[in-house]
Amino acid sequence: MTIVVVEVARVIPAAGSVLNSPNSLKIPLTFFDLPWLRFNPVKRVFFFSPAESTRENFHSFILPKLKLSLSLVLASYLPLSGRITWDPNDPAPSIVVSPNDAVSLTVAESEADFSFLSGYGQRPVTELHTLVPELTFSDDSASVYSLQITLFPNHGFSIGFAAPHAVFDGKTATMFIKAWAHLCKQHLEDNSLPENLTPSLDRSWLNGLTELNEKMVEVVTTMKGRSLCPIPAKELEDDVVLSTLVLSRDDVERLRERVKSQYQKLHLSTFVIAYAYVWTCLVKARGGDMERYVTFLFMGDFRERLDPPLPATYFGNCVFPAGSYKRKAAEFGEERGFLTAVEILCELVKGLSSRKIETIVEEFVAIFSCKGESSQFGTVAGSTRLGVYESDFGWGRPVKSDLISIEGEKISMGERRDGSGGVEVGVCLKKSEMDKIRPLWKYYFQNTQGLIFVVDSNDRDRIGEARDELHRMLNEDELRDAVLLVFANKQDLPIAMNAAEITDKLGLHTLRQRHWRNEEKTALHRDASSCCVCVCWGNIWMQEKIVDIII
Ligand SMILES: CC(C)(COP(=O)(O)OP(=O)(O)OC[C@H]1O[C@@H](n2cnc3c(N)ncnc32)[C@H](O)[C@@H]1OP(=O)(O)O)[C@@H](O)C(=O)NCCC(=O)NCCSC(=O)CC(=O)O
Repeated sequence: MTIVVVEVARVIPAAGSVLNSPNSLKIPLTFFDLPWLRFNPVKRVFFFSPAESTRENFHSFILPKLKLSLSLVLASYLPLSGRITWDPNDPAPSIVVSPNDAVSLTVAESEADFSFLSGYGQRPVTELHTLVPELTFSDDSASVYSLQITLFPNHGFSIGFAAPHAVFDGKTATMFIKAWAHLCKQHLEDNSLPENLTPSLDRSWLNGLTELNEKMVEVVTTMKGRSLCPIPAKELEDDVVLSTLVLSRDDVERLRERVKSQYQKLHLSTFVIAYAYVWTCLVKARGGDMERYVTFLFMGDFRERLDPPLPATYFGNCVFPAGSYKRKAAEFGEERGFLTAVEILCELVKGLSSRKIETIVEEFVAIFSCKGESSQFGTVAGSTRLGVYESDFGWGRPVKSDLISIEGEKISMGERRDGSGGVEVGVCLKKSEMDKIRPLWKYYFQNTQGLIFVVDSNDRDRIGEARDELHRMLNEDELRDAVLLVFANKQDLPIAMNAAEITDKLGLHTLRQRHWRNEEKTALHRDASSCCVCVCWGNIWMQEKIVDIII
């Protein structure tokens, strides 16, 4: 993928912030933030598709507006323009903001396929990473936040950010993007942020918790010394792909019904159902020795769970881990594996509210110590309640958002874009492993998983090629369930090769067939002698989705 950096700008918080004084702002990291020093930066990308994304419109209108509103919003989110530093005289690192500190904003242009990268299919993760900037780290100083805006001429643009997880959790990260979008959309007429997007930087709740902070510093320094550099990540490999799997509200409901017949009393949230399902798919797909140890955990937002609670707008990390450590893979790989995972997760979610804050240190110690001993280590980034698709900068909601700092069994979760319930799950695996997930994911669909053949009625050889392709991609079960969509040509004439004939030629005579005769939907389709055939498999909702995407 060709990406050209056009500019690296420094965006300074607008006048009016406390830093118009010569003083620095210093915010110590708390025991909620400190354990994350070990982990790699959080990276997320949002894709937007304004009606007009020409170079000219982008550079003369969109980009200046984004920059100006960024400067304005940073005045309320000052820590993001600072650095994490660890002064030799300080027991713990702090975020320090000094006058003239700024957020680095890279502006780039890409020739990559916008609709592919912003889709749901298997996308090379190395390509997605080019849309997000790098952060600078040293032992005693680390950048807090970096942004990249990438134009895909005539298609749209993306906004990618990178930040050390020690700076904030998903709640604050999303709140910032929403606040920025809010100011940008206001046409910069009103610079004030609504209460729910104004961060609370108050750290007075920490009074009396110094000992807990010290313990967490000790755990972190024992592990990696007094360094702000994360433990180095594995090099990104070219064959690693990121896919977004979708469970619709109906899918979740079907899975819920399966559990309900066994356990009427469990609290079966979308999160529990989806995580249990994905987790069992991941364990089954890996296979191998089922006596091996596996671990899975998640983070609970603790703002409301603290006593007294913190404001919903609290800036920073306020997530508490809950996990099930060193289980046998067989527990999840067997027939009732899904039910077992649901049971465990329900208990963990229920138990979160009564967790004593002091136990956070031992929970992280358990996580760190069993990481090396677990053959699979499941975690969830993001959440089904962050509302990432609510960030409208004035050019419509994002067409897609992906957390790209996930890999292996670390998955991401988010609401579905269309707000229709259910969940989007990001999974990032080697392609060969991803292909093993596919048959396990009963409701698993991606736009790229549909096969699209443009069949010229005069060129029957294409039919043979299509058949071979289909047999390569689908296993027997999928072939049986597959649905053939035939797009009629523009005039909606009886197509030269009708659906039955194509089905027959493809050797897929058991397929169900659907015809699309909507003039609007077919108008883009080739000429009168061609028709477009899409074969896909799975639930009807996703077929509709595929059709929308193709057309
Ligand atoms: C622990 C949980 C995951 C458990 O979730 P559950 O959905 O099972 O349970 P629950 O009791 O919270 O919610 C029960 C039902 O009420 C709804 N509900 C409850 N509180 C809600 C709220 N404040 N906003 C929206 N919905 C809410 C839930 O959607 C669910 O409905 P329904 O049944 O319809 O689903 C969650 O409570 C939680 O804390 N989520 C936030 C996790 C988080 O912030 N992760 C980010 C980590 S940082 C990170 O990863 C980095 C990054 O993202 O950048």
